[in-house]
Amino acid sequence: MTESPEGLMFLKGHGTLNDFVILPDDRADVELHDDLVRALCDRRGGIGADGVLRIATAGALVDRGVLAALPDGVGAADWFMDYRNADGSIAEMCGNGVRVFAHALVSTGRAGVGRIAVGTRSGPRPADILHHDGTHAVVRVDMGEPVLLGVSSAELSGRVYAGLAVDMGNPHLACVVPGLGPAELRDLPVHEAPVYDTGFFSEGVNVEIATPLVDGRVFMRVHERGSGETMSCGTGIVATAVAALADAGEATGEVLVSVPGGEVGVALTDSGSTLTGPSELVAHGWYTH
Ligand SMILES: N[C@@H](CCC[C@H](N)C(=O)O)C(=O)O
Repeated sequence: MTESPEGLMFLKGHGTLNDFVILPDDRADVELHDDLVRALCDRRGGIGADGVLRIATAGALVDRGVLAALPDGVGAADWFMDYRNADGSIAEMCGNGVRVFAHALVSTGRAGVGRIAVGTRSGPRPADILHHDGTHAVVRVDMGEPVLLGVSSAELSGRVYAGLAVDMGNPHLACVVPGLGPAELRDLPVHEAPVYDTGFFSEGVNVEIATPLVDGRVFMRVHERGSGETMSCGTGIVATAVAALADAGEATGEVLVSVPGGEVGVALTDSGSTLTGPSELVAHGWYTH
């Protein structure tokens, strides 16, 4: 049951400190309007999170009019990650979210360990639970093929960065800064909303700032569309791996990406990409609204 006299049932989880309120709502009964999302994500008056992951079947979301149609490759009975940013806006994809979502499906008995078909607005993102002990999991997500859109630039907190525009289902500008080291990256201000080319990124953009690839590793920070600076961003991590490899003259390979919230592994092949990292479920309860 989703709603009861006690309120709205929720779980709280994160993937490398990119945190989410998870709403199990199989039949999409809850009217997930912007104000409710903002209230849930409010770090003082609400539960606090970078975004909301509603668990529902794809078919139920179509029946309720939340989705206009089933995305290609997503079946009506598939679990669908209905993702919202903290400001209430809808995003097509969330890489850390898929890991936490798949973990929550297993932990609530909605799926068994193994490969789980997760539907998103960008299409299917199959997730493999590699390890699971209730509150902790390690999950690998098939993130699909990154699409390179060209180069662009953005101003972030007073500095201008050039980067590679990468479509991961959602839009990214991944900026690998020559000569930037991890300590300087840590001190950079990235909290202000970016100023970007709205002709190029008509739907807004997530901006990543990263160090060049050294020994298979990069360090990254991110300013997310709709959520501000976050401690990690899975789609941004893959976009950054693509940009860092391109900067090193490569198109495929394995990259370990360090973000303020931890470490996540990316593998890029000729035909696609995977993201492997942790998920942690930290709380559950009732949201009284
Ligand atoms: N944190 C996410 C991305 C969430 C959506 C993003 N803010 C957008 O609006 O595109 C991730 O882990 O990928």
